[in-house]
Amino acid sequence: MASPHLAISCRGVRKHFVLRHTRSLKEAVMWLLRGRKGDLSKSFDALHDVTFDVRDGETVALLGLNGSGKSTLLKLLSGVLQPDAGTVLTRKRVAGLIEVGAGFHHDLSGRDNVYLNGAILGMSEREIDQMYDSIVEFSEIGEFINTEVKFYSSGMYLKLAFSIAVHTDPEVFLIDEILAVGDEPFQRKCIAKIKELAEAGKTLFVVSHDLDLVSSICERGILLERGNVVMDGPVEGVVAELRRRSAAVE
Ligand SMILES: Nc1ncnc2c1ncn2[C@@H]1O[C@H](COP(=O)(O)OP(=O)(O)OP(=O)(O)O)[C@@H](O)[C@H]1O
Repeated sequence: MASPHLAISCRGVRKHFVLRHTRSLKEAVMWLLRGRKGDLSKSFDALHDVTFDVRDGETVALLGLNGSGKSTLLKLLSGVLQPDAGTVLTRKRVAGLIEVGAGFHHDLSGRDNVYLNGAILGMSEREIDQMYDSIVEFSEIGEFINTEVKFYSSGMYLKLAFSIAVHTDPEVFLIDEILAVGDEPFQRKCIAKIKELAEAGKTLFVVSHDLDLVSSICERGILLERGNVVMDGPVEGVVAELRRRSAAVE
């Protein structure tokens, strides 16, 4: 990292996607007959030129309407995607709860996945041994821990994934709408845990459409609109601006 106090640094980040449209056979033949003029695919920038820094210990809500680029940005921060231009730097220990169960191997039991995911998130086998009971207890998975995870419900995936991630003691915690699939008691428990992490000085970067929730967890908001940062400041102001823009869309 360029600065010792930065948890995340995004500079001029651009992410480009190609959308391949399904065309009829007739359209494809016409395209060939015309000498392949024009394009059967359409490309667009999900993120244009995104620049921001997050200092150690900051709690940031990434806000925006559907399709504004939030999940794409989180995937760049977690390293799942690479930017087409610009640079993304983060602290070493980043735990991302981005796609529920994304790091899970479906044919393995919950127990094996604890070891697999713990290792992916940088824990040694001994560390996982020490944490194992606590991970299982927090996850509320109970005896299903020895069942293959392909038989888990989406809520069970979330519970185990969340529990593993918080036990890895990450420096930066990325959270994408994860609470949506958990039941209410577990949501309350997760929120309490997230607040505990924030108070312990961890850096949080949270995507959620639950504006009251993010206002209660985060101090700063970054508003994305069509792949651009349009506002960055105290969360209350950014939430108010998003509400204003949402009302204008209706
Ligand atoms: N792998 C991909 N291939 C093509 N387009 C993609 C891909 N991933 C995302 N996109 C597009 O990029 C844009 C931004 O998507 P993204 O999921 O980042 O938005 P979002 O702000 O997280 O939306 P939501 O609030 O609905 O979750 C959308 O138009 C989406 O269709």
